[in-house]
Amino acid sequence: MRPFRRYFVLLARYLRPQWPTALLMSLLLLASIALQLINPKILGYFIDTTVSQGLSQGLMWAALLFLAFSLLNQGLSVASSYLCEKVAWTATNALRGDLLARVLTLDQGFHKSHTQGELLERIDGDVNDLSDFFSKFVVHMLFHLLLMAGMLVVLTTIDWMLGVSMGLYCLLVVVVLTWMRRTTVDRWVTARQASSEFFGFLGESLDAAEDVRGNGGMSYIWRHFYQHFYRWYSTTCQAGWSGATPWIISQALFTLGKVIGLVLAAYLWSIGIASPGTVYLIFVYSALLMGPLEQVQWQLQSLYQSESCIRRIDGLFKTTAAIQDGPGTHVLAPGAPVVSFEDVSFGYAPDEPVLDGVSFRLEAGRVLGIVGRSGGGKTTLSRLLFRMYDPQSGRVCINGVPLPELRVRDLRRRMSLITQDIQLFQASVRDNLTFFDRSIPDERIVEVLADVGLRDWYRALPQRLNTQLGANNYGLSAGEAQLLAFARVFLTQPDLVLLDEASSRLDPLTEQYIEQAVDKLFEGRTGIVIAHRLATLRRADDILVIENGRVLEAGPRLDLAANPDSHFARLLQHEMGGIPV
Ligand SMILES: Nc1ncnc2c1ncn2[C@@H]1O[C@H](COP(=O)(O)OP(=O)(O)OP(=O)(O)O)[C@@H](O)[C@H]1O
Repeated sequence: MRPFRRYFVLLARYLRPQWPTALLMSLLLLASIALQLINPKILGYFIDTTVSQGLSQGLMWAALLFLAFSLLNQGLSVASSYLCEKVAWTATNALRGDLLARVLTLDQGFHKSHTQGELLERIDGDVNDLSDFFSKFVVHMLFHLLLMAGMLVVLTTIDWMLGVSMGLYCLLVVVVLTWMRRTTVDRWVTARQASSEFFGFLGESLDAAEDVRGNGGMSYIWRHFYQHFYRWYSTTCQAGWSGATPWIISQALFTLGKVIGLVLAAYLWSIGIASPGTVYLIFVYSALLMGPLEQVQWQLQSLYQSESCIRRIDGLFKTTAAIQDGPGTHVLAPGAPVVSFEDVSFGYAPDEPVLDGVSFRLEAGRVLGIVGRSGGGKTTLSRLLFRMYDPQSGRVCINGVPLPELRVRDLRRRMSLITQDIQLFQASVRDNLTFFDRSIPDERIVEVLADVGLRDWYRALPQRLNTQLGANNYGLSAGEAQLLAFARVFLTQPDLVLLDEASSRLDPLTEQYIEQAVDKLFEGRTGIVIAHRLATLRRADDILVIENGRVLEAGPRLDLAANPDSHFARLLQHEMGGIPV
């Protein structure tokens, strides 16, 4: 019963909003059942009348009625198919939307452990496989069960023995086939997992295409491509083969059904109960019974095959974010905040600490420069501040309030992060800068572009702010992309700005452009600059030297620079030859 329960939960949630369409679709299908039951009766009457009376006026009317009902049935099929598709698309799009929203709220830990391709497959591939269920499963299941019941009733009215034996036969077929198909589910789960891994690998390879080509890694890509593809292919074949035995048995059972119908019809005719028209009716209904039976068991098979999709969709909905929203009882006062780390320890894996007892306090409106060896934990520190992860011990506070007590959205709205990886969307320059916020006037955007030194770049755009940025980025260099990221921050006006190696991609000339802009950005705000190159720390008030996850040194920049025994002074000596920053 497991797939049914999960399935009905999904169905109830996504079909409820469109119940009028679903109801109309059901009525059309019911009308179609009635027509399918009536038509053989008309033919039975046609045969009996021909045998007993020869050609007559009644036969003409029977033929015309048969024709009219057949045409009407076709019309009903077209209309119900259209409604089925409409219901399916509306429901699956809503489900895709909810899955996407769910994935976007999950924390970085989840995203690091699932490739983009795998998530795409889970948001779109799994849902695609379910589309039939949203439109057809319940209605078709009901339709075919009712059709089957209708035929059994008609057969019982001819002779109770006929109805009972065919009824028992139907029960036997459904039970046997349902039981047999259960064994194939696990194989389909494995096959679907292999397909997501294949798409995950594909997405990753396409993302890294430039690096891979540049570094001669194509043979690695091809080898893994074939490995993933082979696994997907072989698991799908195995799942398909495991479904073949039930299919063979179902064909044998259907033939048995036809034989039972024929034998019973011949018997009833031989004892004089059935007329030739009735014998025809028994034969047609026995043969027609196979249709709904086949459909019912096919729907069940598809449900079992799709159980893997339903299970994975369910799993995604049940995945809880490690970062839970705070109660929001504290509201951050407007203006530059105070940031404090209190004895914070953290590791991506619990037994591999990356930060160990880190404590510091950054006063409102000051700029902190964080320096240290590569891998020391600087970026990790910024992730904790943005609450992408929670520390295993200790507290990260803003204005003295521990981050878990704040709403994540409220927190992130007050901060901006500029990293080395700038993500641009396949959208207009305007939307890329405002994150689709239409309330920001164009004049403000143009002003900001000029502030960050992109005036000439903007003027050269063919459609100005409407120019689409996409795969080719209109020749956007890495430095220009980073300047666009700066422009984004200027537009959002945060109270706390964190630059993670933000100027590492800028050439000296471009960097000059941005120097003044960044000074302006830090005005009246709290700022953190994570930098390898000490020259970029010119604007820092305080310095934090991090090594192996520990605070090695902290203090005002000028004091540390002036103290020849400080680590910072030694770093300056080493990198800048003693030139003050
Ligand atoms: N998402 C992650 N999952 C697991 N380990 C990670 C993750 N990100 C970073 N690490 C590890 O945590 C340690 C600290 O990394 P972090 O990026 O914070 O250092 P960093 O000082 O910013 O380095 P860099 O200056 O090179 O950017 C490193 O050993 C790194 O391998």
